[in-house]
Parts: sequence; structure tokens; C-alpha cells
Amino acid sequence: MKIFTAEQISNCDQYTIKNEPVSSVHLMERAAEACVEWISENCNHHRNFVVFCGNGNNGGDGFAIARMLYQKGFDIDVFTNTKIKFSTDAQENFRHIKEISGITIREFKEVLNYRFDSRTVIVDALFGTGLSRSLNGDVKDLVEFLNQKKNIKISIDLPSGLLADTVSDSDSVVFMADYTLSFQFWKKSFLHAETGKFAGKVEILDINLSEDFIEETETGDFVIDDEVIKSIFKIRNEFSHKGTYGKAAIIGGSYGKMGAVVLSTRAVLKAGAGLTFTVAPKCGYEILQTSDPEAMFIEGGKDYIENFDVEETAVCGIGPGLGTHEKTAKSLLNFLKSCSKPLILDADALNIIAQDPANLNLIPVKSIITPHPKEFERLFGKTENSFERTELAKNKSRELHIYIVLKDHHTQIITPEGKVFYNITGNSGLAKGGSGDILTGIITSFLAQKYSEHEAAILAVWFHGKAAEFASEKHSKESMLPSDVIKEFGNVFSELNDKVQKLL
Ligand SMILES: NC(=O)C1=CN([C@@H]2O[C@H](COP(=O)(O)OP(=O)(O)OC[C@H]3O[C@@H](n4cnc5c(N)ncnc54)[C@H](OP(=O)(O)O)[C@@H]3O)[C@@H](O)[C@H]2O)[C@@H](O)CC1
Ligand SMILES: Nc1ncnc2c1ncn2[C@@H]1O[C@H](COP(=O)(O)OP(=O)(O)O)[C@@H](O)[C@H]1O
Ligand SMILES: [K+]
Repeated sequence: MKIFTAEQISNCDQYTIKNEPVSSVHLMERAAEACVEWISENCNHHRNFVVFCGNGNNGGDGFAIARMLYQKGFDIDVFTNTKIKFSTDAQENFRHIKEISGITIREFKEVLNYRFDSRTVIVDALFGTGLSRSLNGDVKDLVEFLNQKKNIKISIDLPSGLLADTVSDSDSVVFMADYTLSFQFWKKSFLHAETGKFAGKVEILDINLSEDFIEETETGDFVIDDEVIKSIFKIRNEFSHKGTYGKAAIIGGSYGKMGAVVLSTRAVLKAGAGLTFTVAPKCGYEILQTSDPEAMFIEGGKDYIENFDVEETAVCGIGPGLGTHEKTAKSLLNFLKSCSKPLILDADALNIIAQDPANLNLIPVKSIITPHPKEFERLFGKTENSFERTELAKNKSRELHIYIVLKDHHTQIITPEGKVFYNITGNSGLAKGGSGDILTGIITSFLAQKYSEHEAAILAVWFHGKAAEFASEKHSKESMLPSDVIKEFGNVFSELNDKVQKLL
């Protein structure tokens, strides 16, 4: 799914109005209906809603939602500021709601005397994509007041105070939503840590904006949705043999860090590679042969790796548990100098490369590197925030012609062409040592199975998150282990096959 800026969304809005054609107030009606449908389906235990409406079209949505919820039998109160001029469509919906005797309309300042029942749901329709500056004055006080309430909070389109495309000043006040019902597109700010925390759980509601506009309008930012995944995933061919699914090698492990390479190797195996090797120090021989008997062991040193040579046709994922021993570092850098095929580089492989900025140029083109934020900083330097980090990653991907998998809650895959793919699967159950090692294994496995670098990176990140969702359902986010995540790969493949199989 494409991610558009607030300006592109507004253009899409206008294009739809002109070309569908549909009147703007009717489009507002459609948006409100989508919200009301979601609320009616999901708010089974709540009958009271208090809707806060601004003066622009976001407020217009709020008035329409209030009217429709009232018509469905919910108890509704509305707060707004009647002293400021409404937008044309907000004015029309304000007029409708004034005619409903069962809804009381109050001024914002009256909120201080309002009795919030603990079961009342607060709906924020103050500002959406039209926000042009930080909240201040009365509306800032109002949002601060509402943020202190323990009630369930739902934002319409965007939490008020949040910009769609970028981070606002750190002292800006933003409505803290539990749920955000947003129209048609993901907004970039939902996907970054500093801003996404205000949105709570995001639901994207389809309001049928123009498909032509969406198709024709260029953007560099995407969310990895089912359509993306369906276009990548290939069903296993029954007329195949192990050679069809390639050779994969995980190179890593050192004394005390053999678990990382065990997990990574197991992830390669369970993600479907044809032949799997593990290059690890001798001290890991028994551990690996016992834990992952399907993989072949290649001795790369005694207590740490000194030799990176592996069969030429194997796809190599390097780094899990590798350590940064001087001799390992030296031989890794020599290996990189002699290597021209794309590699997957993670963890200590990245920490070794980060020791000297000149090493970055040794990374073979089209390689996939998988830094978490700290590793990214070691490689490329500090940034002010995660939006800037993504911009820096775009520059570096272009400059070095590599794929950067920037690991985060919403991991981003950044391509050498400067495109950014945001992942929306996964959960905080992955915030545990070992999760990244598994991801390296999945990417290595998919690349060995002849997915392109672009496809392998996107599919693997989505797959990793999906497996984590299955694991958390069974074990909880707290208790799930990276090895539980690997056990769910089969369920993810079943889901993938169901998505793309031609079923009778
Ligand atoms: N896109 C779609 O497909 C559809 C969009 N729809 C809806 O339209 C919404 C966008 O509506 P919108 O453009 O009217 O902007 P909105 O967010 O209501 O705010 C503008 C008003 O707020 C004011 N204002 C701004 N910042 C302020 C501040 N800090 N403090 C105080 N005031 C501030 C600003 O004043 P100004 O900046 O001009 O002074 C103006 O009066 C969108 O989010 C969605 O909900 C649906 O109805 C249909 C389909
Ligand atoms: N809160 C979270 N939500 C979603 N994914 C997460 C979260 N925390 C961690 N992850 C994922 O888990 C993995 C952690 O990788 P990393 O930090 O390298 O772990 P390790 O090196 O210990 O294996 C990454 O893929 C990251 O995206
Ligand atoms: K809002």
C-alpha cells in the first residue's frame, strides 16, 4: 500500500470528488459511515460517546459520526467551538446535528464541568491532515485535559496534534489515542516510534478514494500489505528437488554465543532452503550437530571464526554470535574484499565493519544489512530522530547500492532506489535476544531459494513478524521465545499458501 503525504491525500480527496464524481459532503458521509460501522462492530460494551469536533473537515467528520451514532441508539454529547468559522462541509454537518434535540452541543470550555462516566468513549475529531501548526491556547489545554482521562479514546483520521508526515517538536501536545480510525492510507507518522505512540491501534478504513489517482501518484514509501506479499510469494513446485531451493550458509558463533547461530541456522532450515550449512568455530560442533542435525557443520576456527570460506554457490548470512575477535575481524574484512556476491550481514559482522568507515565500501553491492538502531548508529552516525534515521538510510542505500533492513517496531526495508517499505506485522514479544538472529536466517533462506534481494528482504521481515503473531497468541508476548517463533513458520507458510493458491 502506498503511503501518501497530507498534501497528496488532499489531492486524492479532490481528484475523487471531481472524477468519481461525488460531492465533498458525500465523501465526508462515506468517511463517517466507515467509522460508525467500525465503532458499532467493536464497541460492544460502550453506549456513551462524547465527540470533540474542530472547525475543519475533521470536525465535520466528527459531527457526522455523532449524528450517525445517535441514530443507531448510542448516547451522544458533542463539544465544539462555535466562535470560529467552520469549513463548508463541517458547517453543513453542524447544521444537521443542531436539529437533533437528543444531542446537546457544548462549547469546549464547558468540558471542565462535564461528568465523564468511566464507560464514556472520547472521540477526537479536532484536527486531521489539515493540522498546520502545533496546538496552542484553548485547544492545547483541552487535549491535555482529555489526555488525563482514563476513558477509551478514539481518534478520527489522526490523533489531533500529530502531523501526518513528520515529527513535531518534542514539547508539542498531541491527543493520546487508544485507537485511530484513519482513512484509506497509512500515515508515515503512525509507523515511527516518536509519533506512532500517540495513535494506539491503527485501523485503516477504506473510503473508496480514486484508484486511478492512487495508481498514478508516485511515492517512495509503502506499507507491506497482503497485496505486496501475494505478489512475491512463490508456491513450492512439486517437481522439485533440494537443488531447486538453493544452498544457504550461516556464518557465526563464538565461545558463549553459539545459541545465536543455532537459532539462525534453524530459521534457515524451517524457512525452506534446500541445503543448509553452518560455519562456526569447533567449540560449537556438538552443540550445532545436536540442535540442528539437518544442517552441515563446517569448522571455521577453534574458539572464534578465522575462515569465512564456504561453498561458492551458497548464499551467506554472516554475523549471529560471531564476536569481534581481532582475527575474526581481519578475516571477515579479507573475505569481503574477495567477495562479489550479495551477502546478508548482521550483528557482529556489522560491528566489525563499523570499526572503520572505509570498510563500508567493502560491502558487496545488493547485499542486505540488518542493523538495529544502535548498529545503524555505529555504521552511519547519530541522527536526531527516527525520521532522520530513515532519510540517512535512504542516502546510504543509494550510495552503497545495498538494502538496509532497519529493524524496529515497524522495521523498514530501504532499497538502493531509495524506496522504503514499512512492515506492520510483529509485536513486542520479539523484543528479546535471538529475534534478530532468526530474521537473518529467514532472509538467507529466501535468498537461497532464488527470491531477489528486494523480495527476500521484504518477504522475510513480514514473515518474521507474522510468525511472532502466531507465537504470541499461544505463549503471550511476555513468554514467547525466539525458538517459539521458529516453530510457527509452518503456520505462516500455510497462511501464505492459502493466500496465493488457486482454490476450487
Ligand atoms: N482526505 C480525505 O480523503 C478525506 C478527509 N476527510 C477529513 O478531512 C480532514 C482534513 O480536513 P481539513 O483539511 O479541513 O483539516 P482539519 O484537519 O480539519 O484542520 C483544519 C482546520 O484546523 C485549523 N488548524 C490547523 N492547525 C491548527 C492548530 N494547530 N490550532 C488551531 N487550528 C488549527 C485550520 O485553520 P488554519 O490552519 O487554516 O488557520 C482549519 O480550520 C481529514 O483529516 C479527514 O478527517 C473526510 O471528511 C473525507 C475524506
Ligand atoms: N517491539 C517490537 N515490535 C516488533 N518487532 C520487534 C520489537 N522489538 C524487536 N523486534 C524485532 O525483533 C528483532 C530484534 O533484532 P535484534 O535487536 O538484532 O535482536 P538480536 O540481535 O538479539 O537477535 C528485529 O527484527 C526487530 O524488528
Ligand atoms: K483527529
